[in-house]
Amino acid sequence: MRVHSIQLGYGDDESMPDRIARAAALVRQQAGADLIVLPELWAPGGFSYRSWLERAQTTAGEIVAAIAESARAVGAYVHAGSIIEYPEDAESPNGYPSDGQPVPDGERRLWNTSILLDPSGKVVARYRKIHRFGFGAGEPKLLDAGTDIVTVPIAVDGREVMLGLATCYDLRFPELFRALLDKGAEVVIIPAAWPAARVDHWSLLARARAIEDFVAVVAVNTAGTHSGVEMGGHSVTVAADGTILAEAGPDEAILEASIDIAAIHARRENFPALSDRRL
Ligand SMILES: NC(=O)CCC(=O)C(=O)O
Repeated sequence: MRVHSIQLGYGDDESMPDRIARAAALVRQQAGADLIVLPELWAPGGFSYRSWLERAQTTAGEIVAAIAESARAVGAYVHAGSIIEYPEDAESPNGYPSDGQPVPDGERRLWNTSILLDPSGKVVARYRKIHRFGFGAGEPKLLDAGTDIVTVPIAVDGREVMLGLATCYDLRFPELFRALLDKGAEVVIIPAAWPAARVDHWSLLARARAIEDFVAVVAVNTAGTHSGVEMGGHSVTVAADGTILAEAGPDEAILEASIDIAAIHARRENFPALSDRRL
């Protein structure tokens, strides 16, 4: 399976419409990929908390529509990264009350939601980030937590490949990855806005999750500096035996890697840790 990761770099000087147009053009340029992956919250800004409400959209909004058009043009599955999502049955996002009173956790109806599109541009999976990042502020104060563990099959070269979905801070919670494995995941996709300050954790944990869960990992981070936070880059694609297939530096980059799905199953058969589990 040929995977292209778009490690998008951006700063506060780029408007959201300009960034959407730029990302959509980059997706369209990825001919030959089976799957193209964008980072977490690349359009609203991963750490641009103050702009999230005005930049929130439904999964039918302009961010997803632009990337869906590019998916159709390039004829590939596209993981559109994530958006600040409000549900289609709401007239507008309600996460920030006009009276200044905080909306209780669980009633905000705003999520950090990642989206998978098929080559026709149809939304085939939606994952709402379960573990919210922010030291008690940021995501835990502004967003609701997702509750569903999401796997989704895609068709590649005449066979089905089961993707598992996770987002950024989720990488620190190994039980989620075990649950994805137990739901059949072969490849886990992790869009992120992970700061440079902790990028050594990012690289190590991406590789650890691949090795311990016998899954390939496609971890796609953000570059540049926005809202005063320098992003770490270093997106990485890891095989199920921990081999690094492709790795970016700190700046905007496109990574291309080929994941051998048969090798994932050979690894599971040849090294018995999964059958040695004691629950
Ligand atoms: N956007 C995030 O989830 C950031 C996670 C992070 O910085 C960390 O886990 O460290």
